[in-house]
Amino acid sequence: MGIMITLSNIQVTFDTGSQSVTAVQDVSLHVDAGDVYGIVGYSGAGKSTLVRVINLLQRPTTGSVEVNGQDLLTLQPKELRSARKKIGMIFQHFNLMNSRTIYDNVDYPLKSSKLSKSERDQKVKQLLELVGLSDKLNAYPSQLSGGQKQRVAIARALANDPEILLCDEATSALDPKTTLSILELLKKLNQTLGLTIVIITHEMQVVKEICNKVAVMEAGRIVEQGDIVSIFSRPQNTLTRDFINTATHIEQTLEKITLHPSLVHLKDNDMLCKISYIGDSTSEPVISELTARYRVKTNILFANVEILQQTPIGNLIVVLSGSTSDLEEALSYLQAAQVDVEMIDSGLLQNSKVGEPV
Ligand SMILES: Nc1ncnc2c1ncn2[C@@H]1O[C@H](COP(=O)(O)OP(=O)(O)OP(=O)(O)O)[C@@H](O)[C@H]1O
Repeated sequence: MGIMITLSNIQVTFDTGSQSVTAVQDVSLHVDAGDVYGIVGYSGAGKSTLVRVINLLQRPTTGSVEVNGQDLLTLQPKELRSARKKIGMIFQHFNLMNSRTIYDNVDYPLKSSKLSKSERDQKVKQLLELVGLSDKLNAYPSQLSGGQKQRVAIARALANDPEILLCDEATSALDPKTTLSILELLKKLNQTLGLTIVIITHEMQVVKEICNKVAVMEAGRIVEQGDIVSIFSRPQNTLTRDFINTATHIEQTLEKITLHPSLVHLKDNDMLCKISYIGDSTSEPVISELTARYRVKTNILFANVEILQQTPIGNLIVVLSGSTSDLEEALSYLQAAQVDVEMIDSGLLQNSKVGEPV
């Protein structure tokens, strides 16, 4: 699989008369053919500006943009127009033409194609079938739901058989169930057409559902990027952790437990731990081994398993109880099994605080 998009040292500065705003700063990334690449960040992080650089809707102030082997910034207007046809785009508010039928909306980008009238007709019908809207040819956008409108926008974006689809907050205006159905459709297009997809979103849930790679943006810069399994299992940046937490709730649960110690009263030989594992080591055998082999009792307070790219990532919050030596042996067993254990609190620590002078 080759590289589809390479952005190198992109900077975008807007001059608004009195002051200038740098929306994107020194961003470099590459997207392989067939990737579903997520860019997450809060509002104002620079995501929209960055994604618009990929098809030069926004020209960068400095940096280079290479798409499918072509340096877009050096192309003549005509070459750029044809390069852009290979990059489809969809938006949060769909951007359909409201005075035209669904059929005409999808047909519109084909007007400049070399297809005959009947080939065009066939193409429009095929595209609407692909997105599941064959029965809406003659409807108008106002007669469709948000999810259906986004399907029309997807069909329109695919009219010129693009290699890349850019999605700018494409599901942000949709309810969770409709969001999932649009993500399913995008996943299908990625798998069946080999379409490379770049998705910008403020929702980690979206990234978790569909992306194989992710970049996290803050104040115009990419603060962390990588494959989804590594990012979810070992996030380095605090912002990345925040985003992941919105999708897994592990940190919130830990906070609740530590802020309200009465939820878990730890005895001297108890340890409150966060246990994380990736891939094959599943929680059940690990936990039962602790009891069977090491006489360590386990009380699971919280468990969450995510399946990302067919890889399970598990997080448990658990109280381990046993003698000091049994606990030590159990911990080295977990370490050997590639299971991460983070001690959050222990009975000894908690109880030694009781009676401390204030
Ligand atoms: N045309 C423009 N002129 C001046 N400033 C702009 C322009 N476009 C964007 N900006 C500024 O650049 C910064 C990044 O905006 P951008 O829309 O790329 O962020 P975002 O992460 O996509 O956020 P949102 O999801 O809210 O759109 C913001 O401070 C914004 O005000």
